[in-house]
Amino acid sequence: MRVSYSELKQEFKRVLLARGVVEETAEACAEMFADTTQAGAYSHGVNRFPRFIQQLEKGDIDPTAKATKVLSLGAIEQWDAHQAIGNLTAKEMMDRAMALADQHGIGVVALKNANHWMRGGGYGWQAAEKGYIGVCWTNSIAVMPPWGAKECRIGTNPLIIAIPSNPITMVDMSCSMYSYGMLEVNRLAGRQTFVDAGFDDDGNLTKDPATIERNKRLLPMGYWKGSGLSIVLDMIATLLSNGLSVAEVTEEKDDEYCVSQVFIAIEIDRLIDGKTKDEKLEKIMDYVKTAERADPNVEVRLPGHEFTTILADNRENGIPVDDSVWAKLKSL
Ligand SMILES: NC(=O)C1=CN([C@@H]2O[C@H](COP(=O)(O)OP(=O)(O)OC[C@H]3O[C@@H](n4cnc5c(N)ncnc54)[C@H](OP(=O)(O)O)[C@@H]3O)[C@@H](O)[C@H]2O)C=CC1
Ligand SMILES: O=C(O)C(=O)C(=O)[C@H](O)[C@@H](O)CO
Repeated sequence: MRVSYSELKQEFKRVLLARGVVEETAEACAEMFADTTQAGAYSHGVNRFPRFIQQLEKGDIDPTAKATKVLSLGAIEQWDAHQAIGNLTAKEMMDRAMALADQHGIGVVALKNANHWMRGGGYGWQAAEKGYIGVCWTNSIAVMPPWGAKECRIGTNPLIIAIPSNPITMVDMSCSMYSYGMLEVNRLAGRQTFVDAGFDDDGNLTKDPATIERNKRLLPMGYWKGSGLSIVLDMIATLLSNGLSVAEVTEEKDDEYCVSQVFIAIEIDRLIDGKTKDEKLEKIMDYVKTAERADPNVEVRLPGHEFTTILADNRENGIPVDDSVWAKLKSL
């Protein structure tokens, strides 16, 4: 089914107000969830909202909390989220990173005691829309076996790198081949994944989303490479924020909260003039897109470039929402 932006946002806001979230916070949070969904990140927009509400009801998320600055070393700052709402706080932290970049050329904000930020790409996009390179990542609860193991000990720890090209080029990727959110999207659509996404109970690679959602034998992207990247991203976020690691979140908390996140904004305009920047970016994008196609009918696409089309379609025709997800939202 397809719903209008206003109808979707109103449902989000209804649920938040009914749980005692104050008007201003409910409005901003509902808007972020609606924007995320309208942008096409369904897995971490409407699909993820019920789990967000479950953590709000449990007290993992404090809707009255506000992030505070712990210390500043010029271009790098350490903040404490105090378990505030994840997406609202992440937006604020990327704004802070951009403000630091205006002063120092680069801004780094490390955040501890954070909550799940939903679509990580939203914060990279936020920076790129304003002309900065945006880089951010989060650790998580242990939801993926490290390469060579079958027990979850590392996080999906998504890494986002956004470039202010036209259109914006952005990699927004879990360290797993598929996020659990994208496994759910495939399962709801009755689809197997396009490539192997994990291991079945016998240790064989599988494309079946439900198997992996059940046994958590998620495949790291690039096998040992995604496993290694997840580990070092966890280490950096933990060290810079002086927050909890994947191991500590998993062993000390009863769910996924008090995670550690990093937000980086890099100012470009004083490093390269606008005309040269645009020409070089255009050259790179064109050089990639004109590569001889493996399948003549399938274009070579750059990450992030489809969002412009998706957003226009959703604004024009309404936002696609899985029937079961809509029913769940209406039941909250
Ligand atoms: N703890 C957390 O906060 C977590 C959050 N997430 C979020 O879940 C969302 C989904 O993550 P994930 O499952 O990795 O996303 P996907 O696997 O769908 O996409 C990952 C990246 O690969 C690109 N890509 C996918 N297919 C192609 C293609 N055919 N050609 C070129 N590029 C392609 C995507 O670009 P494009 O966007 O243009 O498709 C995107 O940049 C993200 O927003 C992520 O931040 C994931 C894990 C944990
Ligand atoms: O994979 C996802 O989707 C996702 O958001 C996570 O990995 C979370 O960190 C974890 O809560 C599993 O849903």
